[in-house]
This record gives sequence, C-alpha cells and structure tokens, in this order.
Amino acid sequence: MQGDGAAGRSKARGRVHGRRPKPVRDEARNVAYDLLRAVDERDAYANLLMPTLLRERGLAGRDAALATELAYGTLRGLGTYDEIIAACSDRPPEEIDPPLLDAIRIGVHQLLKTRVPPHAAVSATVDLVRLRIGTGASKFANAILRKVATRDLHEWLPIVAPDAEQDPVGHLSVAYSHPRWITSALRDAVGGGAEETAALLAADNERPGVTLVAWPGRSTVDELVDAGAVAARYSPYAAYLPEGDPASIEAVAQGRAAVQDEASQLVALALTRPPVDGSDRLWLDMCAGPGGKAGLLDALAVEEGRHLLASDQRFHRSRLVWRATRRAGVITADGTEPAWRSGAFDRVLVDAPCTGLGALRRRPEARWRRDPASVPDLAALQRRLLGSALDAVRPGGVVAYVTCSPHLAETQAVVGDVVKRRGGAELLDAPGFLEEVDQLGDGPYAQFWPHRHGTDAMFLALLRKVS
Ligand SMILES: C[S@@+](CC[C@H](N)C(=O)[O-])C[C@H]1O[C@@H](n2cnc3c(N)ncnc32)[C@H](O)[C@@H]1O
Repeated sequence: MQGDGAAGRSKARGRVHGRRPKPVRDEARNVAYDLLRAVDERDAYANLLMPTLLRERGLAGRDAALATELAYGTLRGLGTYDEIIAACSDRPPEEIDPPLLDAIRIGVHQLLKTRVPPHAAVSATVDLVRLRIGTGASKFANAILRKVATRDLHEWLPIVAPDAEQDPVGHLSVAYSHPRWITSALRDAVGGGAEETAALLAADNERPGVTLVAWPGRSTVDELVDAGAVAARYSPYAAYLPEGDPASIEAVAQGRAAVQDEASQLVALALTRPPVDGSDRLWLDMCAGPGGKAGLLDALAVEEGRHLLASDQRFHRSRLVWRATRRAGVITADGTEPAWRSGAFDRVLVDAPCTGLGALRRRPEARWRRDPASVPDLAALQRRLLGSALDAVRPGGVVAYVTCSPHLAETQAVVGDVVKRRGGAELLDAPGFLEEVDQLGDGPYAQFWPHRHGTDAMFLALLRKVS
C-alpha cells in the first residue's frame, strides 16, 4: 500500500510561531477508526458495515481501499499489535481506554504492515487521536507509536512472542494474531507441524478472492469468463473474479450466477456423486439458509430431473433460500424435530451450524468473537442433526455432513460418534468422490484448506445408510 496524500502532507506542516499545527482530518483513517469502534461497542460485522460507512463518507477508489485495508488489517492483526503495544507502554492494553487503544492499533498496523512512511503513520494517528479523543491522549499515542516505529515486525516478534520451541502454540498465536485456543484447534486439525500451521494461519490473514458459481442450466463458466472471470481450478461451475464488483456481471445481476466459495460448491456436488441403487428422486438440504449450497443443488436437481426440499430453522434464513432457488420446496423447520417422513429422501445434506473456524479470512473480527465454550453445545447439536439426517434418508441413500470448521470436535468426533452409537451407516471415501481435488486427506473424510486449496476450510463426510 502506498503512503496517502493527507498523511504525507503532514510532514511539510511545520510549527507556526511555536504552536502545535492544527490536526488534519483524514477521512480514510476516521472511517477505519469508526469501524473498529462499532465492532467493539455494538458487535458490528465489519464487512457489512464498511460499505455503508464508505458510502456515507463519500470515499471511493484509493481512499476507500486505504480505509478498508486499515480497518480489516488492524482487526486481523490486533493480537500481535497488542503485544507490541504492551511492550511500549507502562499500561497493559486492557487498561488503555478502548477508543484510544483502537486508534493506536490503527497506527501500529500502518507502521508494521503497510508502506505508509513511518512519520506519516505516526502523525496521521496522532492527529486522529487529537481530533477524536483529545490532546492528552494524543501525547500518549505519540509516545507509544514512536517506540513501535523503532523496529520492524520481524524485529518485534522475537521480543513479544513466546519462544517457538518452548511454547509453539503461543508463538504462532502472537506471530499470526490468532487466539490461542483457535491456533491449538487448527494445529490439531491440520495435523502438520509448526510450518504447516503457520501457512494456514497466514492464509487466514489474507483477504479471500471472489469466486463465482455459474448455476447449471442458467449460466455457464464460459459466460463468466467472457465477463472477465477466470475458470476455476477445481469446481466445474466456478470462476475466479480477479477484480471488480461481482454485481456488475450480468449473470450475477440477473440471479443466474452468484458468489460462492469453491469448496462450498464441491461439497454440495459431492452429495450428488455416490451412486445409489433404486430411486434417486428426492433430495433434502436440512440446514439450508442462506441458500448457497441449496442454490447449486436446486440447479443440479432441475438438470437431472430430481427435486430438492430446502429447510432451515429460522424463517428469515428460509426466505433467503427461497430467493436463491427456483424449483426447490422451501420450508422453515427444526432439523432435529423433522417435518418429514423418516426415510423419505434419497440424498440429504446437513451443513451444520458450527464455529466457522474455516472461514476466518472472510470476517476480520470473527476470530476474536468466537468462544471456545460454544464448541460442546454446537457439537451436541451437530450430533442430533446428523442423526436426524440419517433418519431422513432411506436405506441405501447418502448423507453429506458438512461444516465450515475443521475443528476436530465438530468434524471427525461428531461423525465417528454418530456412526458408532447410532449404527446403521457406513462411511464412504469422500476424497474418492472429489477426484479433481488433491490433498483432501487420506479419507474417509475430506478436508479443504485455505493454504492448500485457496478455499474455506470445509469439512465433508459422506455416509451411506445401510439400515
Ligand atoms: C452453516 S449454515 C448453512 C449454510 C447453507 N447451507 C449455505 O450453504 O448457504 C447453518 C444453518 O443451520 C441453521 N440451523 C441451526 N440450527 C438448526 C436446526 N436445529 N435445524 C435446522 N437448521 C438449523 C441456521 O439457521 C443456519 O442457517
């Protein structure tokens, strides 16, 4: 990222007659600051609020890109930045007033992760604090940022991160700005050493590219390619959009294509692939909202002469499914208290509610919001939903169990437990039904990874009901 105009100009502003120069209001930094405050104060979702803030403040082009980079980058990196702030301050970050701490974090992000010149990063942040908080606070911010600016990130890490040999998880947590419990869960799930865990955490810190899905029968990958996208690596229905607004693509604007992660497409597709004896007429998507996978399954069902029933427990989510599908029946129902006959379906998808640890790159603040205490409750619900999916499918039919989390307690532990306790189901080799994708694991489970596949970390188990 380049240094920007307003901050750059501040270098030239000398003191006039010994007085402190008037602070310059820099709108990109103000937007980043307001976004961080909204995330902290009212649990705002950064990527839902950002477009509104940019529109309200009239920011576009480079200024909008700068505001977004400062806000998202700071939210992702604040685990590392707080350790560095602690090393430069006589007060721990928890004791710094939250608005001031947020402003300092934005300054640290500029100093350590962007190409904004250090003097501009410091003076622009100090001006922001003076204008938004007060002169006393700006002196405190100035003192901290000047200390931070004495080293680059690579020099700071050995000072603030635990030793990699003695505390590998602690080291990775600070170096890659992830809560310790998430670092530990991801390391267990990826099953590799520190190097692979580091690659995964680093991928979480990158903004994901935009992937489109061409719903079969309504649009084609060729049409998306003609509109500027690039045919994707794995999914026959996917195309990557290197730049630009997806809504400006005709097929997307007309509801014939949509934005969807490639792994989401492939796990939905995998449900349709294992052969079944006898009828293959009726499919169920049991946790369908907001309708990403249901959109693709519905289009495939129409092509193949099948029918999809899509259900979600929450009414407003079912409405979104209704919009994303053409022919599917859409209902609002609790999957654990089925509204359908037992054994009614030939194929069932259960895309279970989960911690979402596989999609951290999509929501910059998500890693700080997730709570490890939610895992046991989610795992219990996931077991009930998978059990219910096995009740809903007929003997010989197929169930796909999917989570957007690689956490072992939500993936292998749930499936292994349900197969063992409930009985009447056998595990199929999921990677074998996704042969176009490499490195999904040795089976029977398939696990996508951001650092390997450039997708969300989706988990897939395929089960056949035997009785
Ligand atoms: C991971 S999301 C599904 C995403 C969706 N399949 C897609 O591709 O767009 C999980 C969904 O499960 C729904 N849900 C949670 N508990 C449920 C239950 N007991 N029965 C049915 N749906 C439930 C949530 O409302 C949420 O929409």
